[in-house]
Amino acid sequence: MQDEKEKQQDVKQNHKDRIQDSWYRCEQFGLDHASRPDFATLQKGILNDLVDQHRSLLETTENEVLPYYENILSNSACMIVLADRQGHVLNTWGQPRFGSAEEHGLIGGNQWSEMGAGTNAIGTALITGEAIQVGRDEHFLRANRFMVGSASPIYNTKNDLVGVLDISSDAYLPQDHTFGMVKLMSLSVENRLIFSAFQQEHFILSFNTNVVSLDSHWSGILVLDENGIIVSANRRAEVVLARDLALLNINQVFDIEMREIKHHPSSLPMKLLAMGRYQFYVKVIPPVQQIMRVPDFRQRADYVSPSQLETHVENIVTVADKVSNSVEKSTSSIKTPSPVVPDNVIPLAELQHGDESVERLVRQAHKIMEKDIPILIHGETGAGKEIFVRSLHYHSSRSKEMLVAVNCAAIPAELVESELFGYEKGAFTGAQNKGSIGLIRRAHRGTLFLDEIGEMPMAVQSRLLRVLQERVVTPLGSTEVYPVDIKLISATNRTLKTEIKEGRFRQDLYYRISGLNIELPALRERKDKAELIKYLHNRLRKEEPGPDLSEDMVDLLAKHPWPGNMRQLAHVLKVGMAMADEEILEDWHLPDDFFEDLDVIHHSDEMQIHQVDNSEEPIEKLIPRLLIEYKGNVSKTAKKAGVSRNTVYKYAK
Ligand SMILES: Nc1ncnc2c1ncn2[C@@H]1O[C@H](COP(=O)(O)OP(=O)(O)OP(=O)(O)O)[C@@H](O)[C@H]1O
Repeated sequence: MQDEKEKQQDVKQNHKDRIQDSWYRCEQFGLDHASRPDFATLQKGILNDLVDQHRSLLETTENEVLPYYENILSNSACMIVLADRQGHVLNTWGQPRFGSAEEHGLIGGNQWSEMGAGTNAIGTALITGEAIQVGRDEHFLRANRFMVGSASPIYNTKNDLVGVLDISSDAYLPQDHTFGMVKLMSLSVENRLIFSAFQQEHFILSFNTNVVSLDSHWSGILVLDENGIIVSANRRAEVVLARDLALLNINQVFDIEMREIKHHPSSLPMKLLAMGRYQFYVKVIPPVQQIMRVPDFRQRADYVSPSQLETHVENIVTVADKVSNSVEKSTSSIKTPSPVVPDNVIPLAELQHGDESVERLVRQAHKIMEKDIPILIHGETGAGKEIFVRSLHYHSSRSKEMLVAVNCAAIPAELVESELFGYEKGAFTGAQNKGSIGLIRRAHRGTLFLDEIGEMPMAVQSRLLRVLQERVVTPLGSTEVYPVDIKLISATNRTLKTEIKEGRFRQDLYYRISGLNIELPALRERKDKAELIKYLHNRLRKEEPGPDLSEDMVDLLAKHPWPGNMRQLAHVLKVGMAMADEEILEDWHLPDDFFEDLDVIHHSDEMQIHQVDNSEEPIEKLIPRLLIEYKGNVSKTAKKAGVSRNTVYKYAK
C-alpha cells in the first residue's frame, strides 16, 4: 500500500517537474504569462498540402479509432485534435463548449507549439515525446487557462514521431480517465498503422500476459517476414520484452519456430515462453493476402525478374570462366544446400582458384559445419578468415539463423564478459538498465565466430569453457541458465600452443575449440595467387568500372610478398584502379607502400649484383643513364635494371 502511495507521489512529482521544465522553456522563448498565443496559422493551401501528406494518419484516426470513443466522448463536451509533428492542427472532432474558434484556437492550421502557445498538452507532448496532461493553471499563457488538455504522441513503424492526439475540454472531465483514453487512442492509431503497412503480406503476432487482453491496444505486436525475422514491432512489444527487437529471429524471442507459426490456427492463442522464462499468450494473425490465392507465375523457380537478369548473365559468365579452370571439377564437389547467399558473401566455390590444399580445407570445413565439432582457423592477418567463415555459415543448414562475429581484440577486456554472456537488468552500474541477452545467446541455432580468440582475457576463457561444456549460458548477475545451440568457429593469428606455454591461454579451452584445425595459407604461399588476383580484380570491377589487368601486371602483383594478405591486395587494387584512367592498370598507378615491400625482396638481389661483380656499373650511375636512354620511363628503367620503381626514384637525379 505504502509502495502504491510512493509510486503515485513519484508520478505527481515527475509531472510537476515536466510542467516546470516547460515553463522554464517558455521563459527562454521570451513568453510572458499575459502574452497572446501566436498560432502562426497556416494558409489554406499549405494546410491542404499538409492534410494530403498525412492522409493515412488522418484516415486511420477518423475511420478506425474515433468510432470506438465516440459514445464515451459525445456527452462530455470535449474536442479531439490531431496535430502533425510540428503541432499544426490537422483536424478536430467533437463539440466543445468553448466560444468561437478564434477564441480557443483549436482549429485546422493553427500551430500549438510551446514556442508560440506556451505550455500546452500538444506542444509539450511533442517536445518531450511523451504523453502529458496539462491542467488549467498549468498552461503558461493565461489565455489558455480555460481548458484542460491531454495529449499523447503517435509514432510510426520506424519509431519516428509523426503526430499527436489530444483531447481538450473546458468542462470537468475525470482527468485520469481522459488521459488514459488519449494514450489508448494513440496506441490504437500506432497499431493500426502497423497493420495497414504489413497486414497484406506478413504474419503478425500479438501477445499479452493475459489471454482476454490479446485483442487490446496494449498488446505487443510483432511483424514477421517469411523467415521469422522481426521486421517491425509496436512500442508496447519493446517495453514488455525489455529489449531491442529489430531483425531478431522470432525463435530468439519466443520458444517457437517460424514454420510452426505458419501452421498455427489463428483462432487459437498459444502459451509461449519469452526468452526462456516469461510466459505470454500469443495469437497468430496470418497475412490477408493468403486468403486470396491467385496464381502468380513469378513464384515459379524458373522465373528471372528483369533486375535479376543482369546478375544472372554475369553469373553465367563467371561460371563459364571457371569451367576453363582445371580445378573446377574438384570444387564443384562442394554442395551448396542454401542457394540464398547474400551478395556480400563469397560463394564457397569461389574461395579458391586452383590451390588444392585450399580446396581441401574448404571442403573439410564445409562438411564439419553440419557436425557438432568446433572449428579453429589459424591464419595471418588479412588472409581472409572472416570472409571464409561468412561463406561457411551461409552455405550451412544454420544459414537462416544469425552469424554473430565477435572480434575479441576489439572489445575492451572489462566488457568482453558482459558482451558475450549478457547481463541481468541492473546487474552492474553503467549497464543499460534493460539488461542484455549477450552475443552467445544471440547466436542461438546459428554460428558464433570468435575472431582473435587468443586475445580473450583468462577469466572470460574459463566462463567460455563452461558454456562449451555445459551448453548453457548464465548472464552476469543472474542465477538463471539458458540452453544454447551454437556452431563455434574461432580464429587467431597467434600460435595458441605458445600462448598456452606462456600461460596466456587455457589448454583445456584450446582442446574444446580446436575440433577441426584449419591453417589458412598466407596469400604469398598460395598456388592460385595469380587466379585469385584476377578474381578479386573482377569482383572489384563489378562494384565500380575499372581498368583491365595485363598479364605483366598480374606477374608483378604475384611477386609481391603481401604481408597484409588479401586485405592488402584489395587495398592496392582499389587504389590502383582509382588512379588509372587508362584502359590498363600500370605499375605507376599502384600506391608507394606496394613498392616498399617489393623493395625488401629486390634489395638483396641488387646488393648481390652490384657487390659481387664490381666491374658492373654502380646502381647510382646505372639508373640515371637508363632513365635518359628510356626517355624518363620509370617502368622500363626498373625492368632493365632489375630493380623496383621505388629504387629507380631513389637513384634518379
Ligand atoms: N577469398 C577472398 N576473396 C576476395 N577477397 C577476399 C577474400 N578473402 C579476403 N578478402 C579481402 O580481404 C579483406 C580481409 O579479409 P578478412 O577480414 O576475412 O581477413 P582476416 O583473416 O579475418 O583478417 P584479421 O585476422 O585481420 O581479422 C576482406 O575485407 C576482403 O576485401
